[in-house]
Amino acid sequence: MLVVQHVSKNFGSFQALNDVNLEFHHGVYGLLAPNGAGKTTLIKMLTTLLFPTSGEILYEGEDIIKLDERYRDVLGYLPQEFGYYKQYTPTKYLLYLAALKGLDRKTATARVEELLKLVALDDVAHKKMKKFSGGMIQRVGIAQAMLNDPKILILDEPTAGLDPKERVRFRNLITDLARNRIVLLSTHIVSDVESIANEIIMIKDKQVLYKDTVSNICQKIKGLVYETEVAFDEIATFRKAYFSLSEKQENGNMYVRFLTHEPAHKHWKAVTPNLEDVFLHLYQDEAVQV
Ligand SMILES: Nc1ncnc2c1ncn2[C@@H]1O[C@H](COP(=O)(O)OP(=O)(O)OP(=O)(O)O)[C@@H](O)[C@H]1O
Repeated sequence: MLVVQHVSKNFGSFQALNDVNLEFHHGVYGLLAPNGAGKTTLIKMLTTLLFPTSGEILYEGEDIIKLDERYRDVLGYLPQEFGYYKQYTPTKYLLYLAALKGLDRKTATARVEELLKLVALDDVAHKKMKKFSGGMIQRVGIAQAMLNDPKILILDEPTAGLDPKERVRFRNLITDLARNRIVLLSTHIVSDVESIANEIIMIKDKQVLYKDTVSNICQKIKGLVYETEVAFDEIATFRKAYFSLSEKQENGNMYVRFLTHEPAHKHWKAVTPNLEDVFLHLYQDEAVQV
């Protein structure tokens, strides 16, 4: 079990995170917040690349900073941008990293072969990475993070730059990997984690606002989300009165999904809130990039 206890992080006089408390068991955790909310800062502390200004992070009851190498032995990490050599094949690259990690050649060769199969790159195992798509590179990134069969796998914005098909493949891979370990994946894209995360962690105002299942988080705005048809010339007024979540044009009219605390009007259709609704509502004052 990994526990974050009263962790705050300051950069000079700027506070990035304030009194963060979290517990991780097995499964997929989606760290979901807009850019700049502090996801990378939290991840860097969980990977010991940054130290908390106050508070501590414990793995199996021991401070991860004191565990040092013993903690890194159980940790796999894919940073937002990971360095690889375009001229290398994935096999050569992974064998090189395995050697750095101290794996003997025979074990490393077997492990690399196994991992390339797992991330479905076995057919290009001996092709140079310079021609790989973004999704293929990310899968190499996952394979490198999995070299030591980590108990904790941390992926920082792993789906950035992936096309929709690659995202689906990626989600399936993550679900496979999460069986016996903690997988923490940060993103600002709701659909990346909505279907695969056992729990979603949302950071707001430097603190953990929610850490719960998707359905429990969606309950928070139950009964507040509706859809209705609005005439074009009334849409500007409507937007001022209600918080518009999404809009689409059809047959010369606007269909609006929106959130309000007002009692329902008779031509409004109550709908089940989804995580995207919660996200938009929570971060409405912040620059949301989706
Ligand atoms: N080394 C640093 N010095 C000063 N401020 C920093 C430093 N690192 C991060 N910050 C600030 O801390 C806040 C959180 O940054 P962080 O990178 O953790 O956000 P994020 O949610 O991961 O966003 P992104 O996905 O864009 O990286 C931001 O306001 C950022 O400017």
